[in-house]
Amino acid sequence: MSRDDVICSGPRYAIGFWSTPTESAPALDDKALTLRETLLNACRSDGLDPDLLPLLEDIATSCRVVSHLVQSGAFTGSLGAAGSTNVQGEAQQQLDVLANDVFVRHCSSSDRVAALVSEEVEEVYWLKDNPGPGDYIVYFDPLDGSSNLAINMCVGSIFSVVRLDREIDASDDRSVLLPGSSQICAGYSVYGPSTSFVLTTGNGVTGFTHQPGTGEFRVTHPDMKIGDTASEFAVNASRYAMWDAPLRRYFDECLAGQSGPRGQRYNMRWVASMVSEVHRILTRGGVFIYPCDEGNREQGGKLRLMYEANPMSFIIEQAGGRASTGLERILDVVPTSHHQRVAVFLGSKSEVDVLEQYHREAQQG
Ligand SMILES: O=P(O)(O)OC[C@H]1O[C@](O)(COP(=O)(O)O)[C@@H](O)[C@@H]1O
Ligand SMILES: [Mg+2]
Ligand SMILES: [Mg+2]
Repeated sequence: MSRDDVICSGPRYAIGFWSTPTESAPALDDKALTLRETLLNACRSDGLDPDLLPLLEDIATSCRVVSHLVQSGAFTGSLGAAGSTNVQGEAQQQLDVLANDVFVRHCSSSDRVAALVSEEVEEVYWLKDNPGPGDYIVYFDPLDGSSNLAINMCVGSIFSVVRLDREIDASDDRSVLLPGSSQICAGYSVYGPSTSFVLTTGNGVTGFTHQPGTGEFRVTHPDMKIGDTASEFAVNASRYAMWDAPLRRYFDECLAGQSGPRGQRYNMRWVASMVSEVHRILTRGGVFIYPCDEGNREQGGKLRLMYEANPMSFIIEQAGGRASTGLERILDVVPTSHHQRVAVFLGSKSEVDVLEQYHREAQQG
């Protein structure tokens, strides 16, 4: 088989090695709705605010550009540390900084955006002097799972949008401290074998996949739903010794399997990128856990409320799951700082219910 045979064997196998197609999902064609067509339908049928469309398209463009930057990182010399630290005290990757710049550039082009809040920048980016009703605030994690870059594992981006219903003070960063329940849309992208774009505007969750060639995001996962029950958990078990008793109880019972109190075997996954864990849970159920433990209690946990926990909780709830701190619904947490961290237990309802029950019982002593 010569290179030319491979190259010239019709469009489906233009590049790469020859393989016999096995039973798989039917190939999508250009009839699959694009992001824009889906949003226009949502304006007509779900009353989606049409003014949100340009901003959502700017966010989708940011994800396309970041996906390209990640994939071409080795050739543009943008893999590796940036030599700077962010407000969290974490060493920034060059791609953390580049991805942040991409989101800032694209999301500040809409004149309805009053402010941007990024994981990578301490202060709030104020884009309007007198933000008021109808203006948007965009919270984002430009690159999630950055520790995976060096090992070519999945990373992603996370975003959340709130629409203001009153004037706020652009000279005070505390003005952006709005609870997760005030989000009007949220989503994430996974830069993996393919590039996914998953979105909720408050009427369920839709999954799109980037179509090489056209650059379109097309619907591949309509109406994503999480089953109530699950048999897979994701937690960084290397922190076991630092966990509180309720989580240790939950974990031990899962590991006890069929003959244990939960009466079933559990599988475990840990990809070290929240976007990948949440995408797996939206695809096949499960629970994702990042607790507040001895090692991060001082900071209040690991994951950030405004641009990681809130958007992912909105998506999970819209897909029929639950998202809790262990003691309260994450979307009800009243924020005190725009970089605050929070304990995260999210996914299939039955597992989050049990985790909450164990935390409540421990609290009642
Ligand atoms: O290093 P650990 O304990 O595995 O933590 C992994 C977690 O940290 C994160 O990478 C934090 O996100 P960032 O990469 O955006 O800082 C999550 O995506 C992931 O779930
Ligand atoms: Mg992150
Ligand atoms: Mg990040």
